[in-house]
Amino acid sequence: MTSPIYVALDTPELERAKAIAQRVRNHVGGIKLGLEFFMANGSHGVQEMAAIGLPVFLDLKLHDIPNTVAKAIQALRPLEPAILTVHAAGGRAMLEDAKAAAPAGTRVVAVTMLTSLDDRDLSSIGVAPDPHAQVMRLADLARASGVDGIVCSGEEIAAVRAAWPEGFFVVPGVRPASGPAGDQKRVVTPRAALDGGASILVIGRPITQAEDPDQAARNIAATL
Ligand SMILES: O=c1ccn([C@@H]2O[C@H](COP(=O)(O)O)[C@@H](O)[C@H]2O)c(=O)[nH]1
Repeated sequence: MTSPIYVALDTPELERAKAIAQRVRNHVGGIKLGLEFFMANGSHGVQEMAAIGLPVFLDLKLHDIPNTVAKAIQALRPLEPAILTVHAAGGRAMLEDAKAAAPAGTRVVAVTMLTSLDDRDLSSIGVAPDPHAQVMRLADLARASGVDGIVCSGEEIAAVRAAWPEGFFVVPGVRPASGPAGDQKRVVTPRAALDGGASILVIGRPITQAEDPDQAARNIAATL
């Protein structure tokens, strides 16, 4: 069975990203490249990583007016990522245009509420301090807009899965029991996220910052 783990290679260094991907490749189902990597290495770097042979999740969290997001995604089309992120808060027209602009084989998923935020952060930006309600609202919007799924935390995944059974759900903010949360605020274990209905798990530092990334990925995989 293919592993649900996508390892987040959050580094600007192409060679380091390649080295970690090669070390963990037998224990993960794909690699996630985000802003840090893309800013430093661009499309060329993504192509080099794709040559390793694992599915590529391009986590650029696009959020702009519909025309700008659609044009950005058109520019990314040659990369044919397996998964691409946009922000659900960009609104319905942006989500619809993002999906229309993406290659047929790319899953477009909408970030609902970042896992680094909690109820107090919602208050501070003028949103009702209820992460569950906020995620459900944006999940409804994402579904109605025709994208493939959402990004949410493991705290919401079971409710989201129940409301959208065929959706594709990405869960970051995943930590092995007793691991440091770092800047993540809505955190669950890999097992709990999967039991709740996650389609894939995004795991970065617990693997990439480990003394032995291969063993760390193996240990996490063993809990699933
Ligand atoms: O809500 C979100 C959306 C995306 N991310 C990304 O996932 C990884 C998590 O890395 P860790 O080191 O396991 O914390 C990172 O690339 C984020 O950009 C997220 O954490 N939360």
